[in-house]
Amino acid sequence: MSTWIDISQRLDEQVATWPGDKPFSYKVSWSKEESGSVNVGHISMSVHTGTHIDAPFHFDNEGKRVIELDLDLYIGCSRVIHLPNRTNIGVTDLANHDLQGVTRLLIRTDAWKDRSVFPETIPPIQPEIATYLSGLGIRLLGLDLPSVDPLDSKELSAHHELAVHGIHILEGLVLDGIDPGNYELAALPLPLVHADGSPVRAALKKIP
Ligand SMILES: N[C@@H](CC(=O)c1ccccc1NC=O)C(=O)O
Ligand SMILES: [Zn+2]
Ligand SMILES: [Zn+2]
Repeated sequence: MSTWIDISQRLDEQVATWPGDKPFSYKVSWSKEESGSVNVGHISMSVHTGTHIDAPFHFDNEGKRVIELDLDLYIGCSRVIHLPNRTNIGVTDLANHDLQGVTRLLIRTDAWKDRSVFPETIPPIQPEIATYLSGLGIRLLGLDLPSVDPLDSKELSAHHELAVHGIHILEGLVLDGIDPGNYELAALPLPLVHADGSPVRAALKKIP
């Protein structure tokens, strides 16, 4: 039995996308009957669909593209904390947790209830937490939400402030039922050379 827990959203035509963004599609372009040997499929999707990482180029024209991102960000020890029923997430919410030695922090908010529908509102991350988290040595922030900023934000203050402090973003995790604690995380982006984000297969393994 696998000890790895899948914390990714499944990718099919039902996956929720940002309003107005490209829908997910998988199609067999060449069937076994046509080719005589194999089914060959192709996918089309926004890179901000489901469980994905943001590259800084998403919100900064001079920012790094996916291929330039350090793989160490996305593999290794992580801490899951549970912050349900919040209207936003600020330093006071984190101050109750001992985050010494944590480099990858995953926040379970439980705020995105029906993942087949894009949420109307989410509890945004307050940009001030970037200074606090970088002071602790945190380099990756993951959430069970489609964004770290309010969904209608054009400034994307939390995205920018996290980037300024060297903190990378992992969005759209499925953390339902994941107990707070320490886990090994694997959530590697694809080797997309020009992209501003990438879907990931994210998984956790409990550290005893
Ligand atoms: N910044 C968002 C994504 C985002 O803003 C977005 C994604 C797809 C289509 C439109 C978007 N924003 C439009 O204002 C994110 O958290 O990754
Ligand atoms: Zn994104
Ligand atoms: Zn984002």
